[in-house]
This record gives sequence, structure tokens and C-alpha cells, in this order.
Amino acid sequence: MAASVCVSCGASAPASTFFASTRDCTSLSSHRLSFCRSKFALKNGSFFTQKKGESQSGIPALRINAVNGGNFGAVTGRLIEEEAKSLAVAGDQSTVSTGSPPPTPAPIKKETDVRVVQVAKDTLTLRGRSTDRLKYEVEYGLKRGSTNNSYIIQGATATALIDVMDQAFAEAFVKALTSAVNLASLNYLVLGHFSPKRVESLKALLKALPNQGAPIEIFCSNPAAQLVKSLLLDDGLENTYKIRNVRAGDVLDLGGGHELRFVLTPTPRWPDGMFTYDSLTQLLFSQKFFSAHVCEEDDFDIGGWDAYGEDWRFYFECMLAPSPKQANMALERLNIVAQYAKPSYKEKKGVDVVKEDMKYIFSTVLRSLNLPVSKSLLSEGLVDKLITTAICPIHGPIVRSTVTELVREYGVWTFDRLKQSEEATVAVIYASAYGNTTALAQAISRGISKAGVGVDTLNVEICSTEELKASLQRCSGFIIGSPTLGGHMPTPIQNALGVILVDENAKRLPCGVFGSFGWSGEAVDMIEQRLKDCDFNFAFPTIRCKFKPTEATLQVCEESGTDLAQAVKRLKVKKGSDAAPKFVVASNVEQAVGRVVGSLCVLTAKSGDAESAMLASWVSQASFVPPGLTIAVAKDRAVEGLVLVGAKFVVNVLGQNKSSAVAKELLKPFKPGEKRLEGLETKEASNGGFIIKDAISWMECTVKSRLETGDHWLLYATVEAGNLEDEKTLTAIHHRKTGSRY
Ligand SMILES: Cc1cc2nc3c(=O)[nH]c(=O)nc-3n(C[C@H](O)[C@H](O)[C@H](O)COP(=O)(O)O)c2cc1C
Repeated sequence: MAASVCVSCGASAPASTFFASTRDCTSLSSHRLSFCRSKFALKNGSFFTQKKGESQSGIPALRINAVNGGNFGAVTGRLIEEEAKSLAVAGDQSTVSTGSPPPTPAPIKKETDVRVVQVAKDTLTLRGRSTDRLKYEVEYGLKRGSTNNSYIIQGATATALIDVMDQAFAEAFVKALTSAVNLASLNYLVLGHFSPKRVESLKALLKALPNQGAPIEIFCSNPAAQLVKSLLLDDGLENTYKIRNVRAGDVLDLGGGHELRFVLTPTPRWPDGMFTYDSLTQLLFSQKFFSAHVCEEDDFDIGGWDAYGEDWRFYFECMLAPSPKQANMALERLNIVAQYAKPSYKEKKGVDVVKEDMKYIFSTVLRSLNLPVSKSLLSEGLVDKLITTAICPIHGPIVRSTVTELVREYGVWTFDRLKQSEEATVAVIYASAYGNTTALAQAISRGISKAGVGVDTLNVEICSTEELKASLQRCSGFIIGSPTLGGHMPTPIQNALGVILVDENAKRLPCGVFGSFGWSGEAVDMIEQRLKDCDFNFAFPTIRCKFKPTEATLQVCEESGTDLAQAVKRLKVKKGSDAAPKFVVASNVEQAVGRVVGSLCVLTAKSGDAESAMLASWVSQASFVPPGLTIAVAKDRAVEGLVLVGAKFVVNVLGQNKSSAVAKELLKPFKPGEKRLEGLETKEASNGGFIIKDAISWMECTVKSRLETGDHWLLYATVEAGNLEDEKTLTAIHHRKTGSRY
């Protein structure tokens, strides 16, 4: 029986066992590589069980046993985790399965397909569509489905494919690709983004390529190249591809005027990010930028801002707002693509030309209207320089009619985030091998930024010690997160922790610890202990998450982030309090506004295993047909993440003389994720919210739209069901003395 060997320390084990020791396997890339190597043990269709704490020569180690008869279709960490979960290897249990495999859980039915659509001259898109939200980007709250876009550009002399799809589409992707182009003519693959979740599609593509052809040349950034190499190791596919690390200024000429230029756009979350620009069609393949998780019938942004504005904004908030510096850098680099744009409209003929010209004229008119644009953007002329026919993102609709508006909004959002960071910033320091700790970091970041504090995201796998030190000097709080790999924290986290522990400024700051683990979770314990030993100041209880976070865990993260941001703001106020007057008399305006009254209600909402509630008095009827309400929700409110567009919730109206007990219960301080309705008698509504027994009436609602109104979100929601429970009692009214408080 052949042996499999630990990639770093060389420990060997029989072929049926993959053995990962921790002595040297502390680098994240070596862990990813370990998984790749684990295929030695899995070739014959086997699945994992895990045994905690086995060691060789006193080295804590993970033993993953391959048991015959299981089903193992993919090699990504995520899948391995889920296999492990389905085997119910719980927490601390030390079990090695030797018997027959457990029953396979029924697969979750997802409506997915891949379709081919013409985007521009010689350019097609393959659109993988799922009505369900796919597994990636778990912290993403809107549930409007997912799309995954790849693109094909057929030049006069060569053809390039831009990106491969998520594993959910692997089979359909290759099928659709085969129907759209002759695979023998595919010369280049441009990877603007790559992750372990895309390796299945890449392998399926490489296997489908005709044997006798030249290897396909993969153009990608250095981080993507490393990942591709490690994930394709031992697959016997080495002769089917070669990799070209893209450098600034590289051009890929496909003939017929299709010259592809590349712009490297690394962010902490996607260090491999790269834009591609075709100067002939003026298409910008923008990867995660300008993306949205939404699956509509239309392939283009028909309906414009009204149809997709919320999705684009929410995607930005979740995915890019935590790294405004890098987002800004990427936007600035868009300038360089415009210099290659050709005035191609003149030569074109036919209806499409008219349409394109209309679009061009329209976008020019929009720009000339001089709508409010961030000053820095205007002075740098970004909007003027960015003239593309369309933006082709990796997720969501192809942006054709809203290009100018979307780019401008991106500039404004980024500018706002950068401004927020100038006042107070929390450093979010983490590493993640398989994305689970990233998801926690992202959710905490959302909680921080919705409370009005900036975020500086530092993925320690790619940031330098100098960057970390500089961020610690600047920040007003920090959090540190780590996965547990082989019983330890990975080396980059150990180094970062070393820097934090000797930083005198960091000791005075509010901080927090978080991390994902599989069964023992030593990394988080170690980090917490070492910070406690040095008297660091914890703003929220340490977050420990087993494998992938659920919605409830993400809710804990978001609320913890908000708590930390509020601690930061309190400290800032305290510091400035000597200069500030202790007591401010309500101004005339505040007193006047304070006479506006509202009915006292309780809003309750649930999503998956997350639930929340809030006392609300800024509630008004907004329409007769359909019956509709507006409700103002403060941006840093815990329930805010559960009332996004499309979400269901319940409004409970409280009665005079019956409201104080309910109000008192909901105004208590709550820990992150704590159930807020536990002390009240409730029953579940049919839409998932909660009906409070003491309410005089209740309404089941759906959020239709959200309007940003200063420090609140104004929800417009329609009422689908409701009941009057107590017709005698009048509605409780919330009277106030000032409009500066509730
Ligand atoms: C090679 C390897 C070793 C691991 N070792 C441990 C361990 O010793 N203890 C533990 O609790 N979890 C262990 N895990 C599970 C990871 O901590 C878990 O998958 C976690 O979700 C990874 O977080 P990330 O996605 O942020 O990288 C291990 C996973 C891998 C792949």
C-alpha cells in the first residue's frame, strides 16, 4: 500500500490515511496543499473521518481516515468540512469510523442552469444562474439567487475565455462552453479571480480540451497562479495548461483589434483580483467589483438603478466596504484602461450601433448634468475617463445602461468609507485557509461599519509587518481572527499576535477575538489567553465558530462588531469630553421635531437560525393599495441586517397601558446574538416573524425598498396579513420632549 506524506514535515501514513502534522504545517498555503495531496488517500472513492489530537513524536496532529465506500467528489476544504459534518464528528469527540458509510443526506434541490448570451462584437457570456443563494459568500444576506458569469472573446487569431465558474455549475459550464465554441480554438484562459471553489470547473475544462492541441495558456495574477498550481498538483493535467503571471503593462492580442489589458486589483479578501479590459469592445471585465448576487431573467441591467441599485450597494457594503483603501486603489486604476479605448462607434453599422450610440450619448448627458459626485472623483476625472460599453462583472447583470451611475456611486461609497476611517478605524486582522474565518471577519466588519466606524482589513497572509504596525498605530480598536490548523494558529497569525502583544497603543484599545475551527479550536483559545494575560481590553466575548458560520453566528459577529464600534465611539467622546460642554439644551428645532409622535410597536424578524426584535415608534402608514408602512431603523440596530429588501417581518402594535412591560423587556442591554424575545410570550407568524401575545394588532410585512435617511434606513414594506386582537384598547403613543432622541 502506498504511503501519503505530510507536505511540510514529511510524516508518512498508509494510503488510506492522510496525515497532517502541525510541526511545520503552519503556513496557510501548505494546508491548502495538504488537501490537494490528500487525494492520494481518496482516489478510490472514500470519505473522511477525523480523530482529534493524535500525535507523532508529541506533535499534535490531525488524522483524517479514508473509509471505503464513501463518496468524495471534490477536494476543496469546504467540501471536506461538510463531509466531516455529515459524519457528525461532533466537537471534542474522538471517533474513527471503520464501519459502513452513514446514509447520504438528501441533496438540496437547486435550480441552476448555464446559458450563453451575446454581449458585444465577438463576445459571449456564459451565465450560470441559480435561484438559490450559493454557498460562496455566506455572509451575504440578500437572498435573490446567484449568478456566475464567464466570458468568451473570439478574436481574429485567437480565442480567450475569461474565468471559470463556481463548482455548483462545473458540469453545465463545460457543456455550455462546448456548445458555444470549438474547444480546440480556445487558446487562452484569463483568471481574474480563482478560488478552491472553482477548481472543479477548471479541471473539467482542462479534461475536455482536445488532447492533441497546444496547452491552454492561463493569464492570471501571481496569487492565482500559486493557487492553480497547488490545486492541480497530482491531477495529471500538467500538460494541458501553462501559466503566465500577468505583470502591469502586459497585453494579450487576440487579433482583429481585441487587445486585452490587465489591471491588478488585489484586496485582502481577493488577493488575486485582476480586471481585464478589451480596448475594441470597451468591455471591462471587472470581477467582484460592480457585482451583485441576484438572479433575474434579464442578463443586462434592464430597469437600471431601480431594479439593481440595492443589490449593487449591498454587495459593495458586504464585500468591498471593509477594504476601502484597496477598493479606492482599484477604482483609481480604472483610469488606465480608458487610454486604450478606441473610438469604435464610427466604424460600426446596424441597429446595435444606434443602440450603443444612444447609450454613449446618454451616459455623456448624465455626466454633463454634473450630479453630486465625490469631489476627489471629479478632480481626478475618473468618471469622465471611464468610458466603457459595458461592465462585465463575475456576479449579477452585465452593466450597460447604468455604467456611469454605478461607477460614480462606487466612488462615492468608497470615498465615504475612507472618510469614516479618518475619524475612527478598527483593524480587522485575520487569516483564513478555506474562507470560514474570512466570513466571520466580514460579518464583524459590517457590524463595525454600520455603526459609523471605519474598517482596515488586514489579511496577514498577504500584508507586511510594517503595514500591520502602521495600522495598529492608526486604529482605535482591533480584532484578530484565526482558524485552527493542526491544533495551532497559522504562522502569519502567530507573527501578527507577536506584533500586537508588544504594541503599547494596542493594549489600550477595545479588541476582540474570533475564529473558525473543526473540533478542538486551540488557536482562538491561545490568542484569547495571551491577550488576557497582557490585560487587553475585550469589547465582546470571543467568537468561536465550528466550520462554516450559520446565520445566527453571523448575527453574533455583526452585533459584536457594532458593540466594538460603539466602545470605540464612547472612548472618542470621553477623550474629547474635557473640551465639550457637559449638557446641551435641546435646540428649537429639536424641540419642534420632538412633537412628532408615532405609535409604539415591536418589529420582529427571523432569517434561518438568526432572529431579532426592536422597539419602534417611527412607524407610519404609507399606502392604501397595497397596504403599506414605513419604518425607520437606525443603521446600527441589531435587527437591521434582517430587514433587507425582500425580508419578511412582523410589526406588533402595542396598546395604551399595556406597553411598558414589553418596552422594558426590549430596552434591556443584550449580548451579541442574545435572543431578545425570550422574556415575552410570543407565537410564530406564518412569515417567520413573531407575534407578541400582548400586541393589540399585528401585521406580517415584506420589505419592498429601503431609503437611506441620514443615520436611519427608511423601510417601505407591504402588509400581506394581519389581525386586530384587541379592539377596545387604544394604540400606545410615544410622546417625546426632543427630536434628538427616541
Ligand atoms: C489540515 C487541517 C488541519 C486542521 N486542524 C484542526 C485542528 O487541529 N483543530 C481544529 O479544531 N480544527 C482543525 N481544522 C479545521 C479548521 O479549523 C476548519 O476547517 C476551519 O473552518 C478553517 O477555517 P478557515 O476556513 O478560516 O481556514 C483543520 C483543518 C485542516 C484542513
